Amino acid sequence: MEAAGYSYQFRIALLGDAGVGKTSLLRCYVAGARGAAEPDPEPTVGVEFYSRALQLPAGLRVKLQLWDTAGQECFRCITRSFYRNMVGILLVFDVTNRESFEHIQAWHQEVVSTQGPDKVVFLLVGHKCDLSTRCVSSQEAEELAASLGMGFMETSAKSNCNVDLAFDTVTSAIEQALQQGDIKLDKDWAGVRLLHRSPNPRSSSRKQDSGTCQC
Ligand SMILES: Nc1nc2c(ncn2[C@@H]2O[C@H](COP(=O)(O)OP(=O)(O)OP(=O)(O)O)[C@@H](O)[C@H]2O)c(=O)[nH]1
Repeated sequence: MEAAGYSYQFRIALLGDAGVGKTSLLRCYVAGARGAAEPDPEPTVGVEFYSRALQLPAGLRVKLQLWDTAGQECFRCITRSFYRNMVGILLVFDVTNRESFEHIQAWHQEVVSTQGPDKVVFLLVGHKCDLSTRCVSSQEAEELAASLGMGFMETSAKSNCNVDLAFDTVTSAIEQALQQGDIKLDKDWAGVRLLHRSPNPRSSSRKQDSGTCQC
C-alpha cells in the first residue's frame, strides 16, 4: 500500500450491551473534551453514524466513519446487517456491569460469524473507568482480550480518559493491516474505501482537534 497522499475511509463500529456508554464514548471522541460535559444521551435507535478526519504519521489521510449501534436486543436484526461492512470494531463493556462483560464473547461471535475474523480489527474497551464501583478487574479483561486475540483499553467519557487513544489504536492497527496486505480493498466491501489520491501529501504529523488523555 502506498500511504502518503492517499485518502481512505475506515468504517468502525461500537458494539456492546445497552447502557454501557457507546454513544457517550463516540460523542466524546467526535466532540473532543467538551463531549465529556454533554447531557446523557437517549438510547440509540437502530444505528447512527458520526465522522472524524485524521492524518496519520505516514501522511495517510483517513476519514473515520463511526457507527453507533443500539445495544437493545430488539434492534439486533438491524445492527447485525451492518457488521459485514466494518473494518474496525470496539467491543464495549461497562466495568461496573459484570453482565455486560460476560456478553462480550457473544458480541465477538456475532461479528465473526457474519464476516469471518480476518477482515476486522477488534479492540476490547472497559468503559466508565472513572467509577470506583467496578466489578470487572483490568487483569480479567486483559485475559479475555488476549484469548480473543485483541487489545484491551479502559476508557471514560466522563473524565475523557483514553478516548482518543482507543480510536487511535484501532485506526493504527487497520493502517498496519492494510500496509501488510492483511486487509485488502474490495469493491464489494465498504469497510475500507479509497476516497482519492492527492499528488502533494501534507505534513507528516498526526493532526487531531482534541487532546489525548492517557490516564
Ligand atoms: N460514570 C460514567 N457514566 C457514563 C460514561 N459513559 C456513559 N455514561 C452513562 O451511561 C449511560 C448510558 O450511556 P449511553 O452512551 O447512552 O450508552 P449506550 O451504550 O450508547 O446505550 P444504548 O444506546 O442503549 O446501546 C448514560 O447515563 C451515560 O451518562 C462514563 O464514562 N462514565
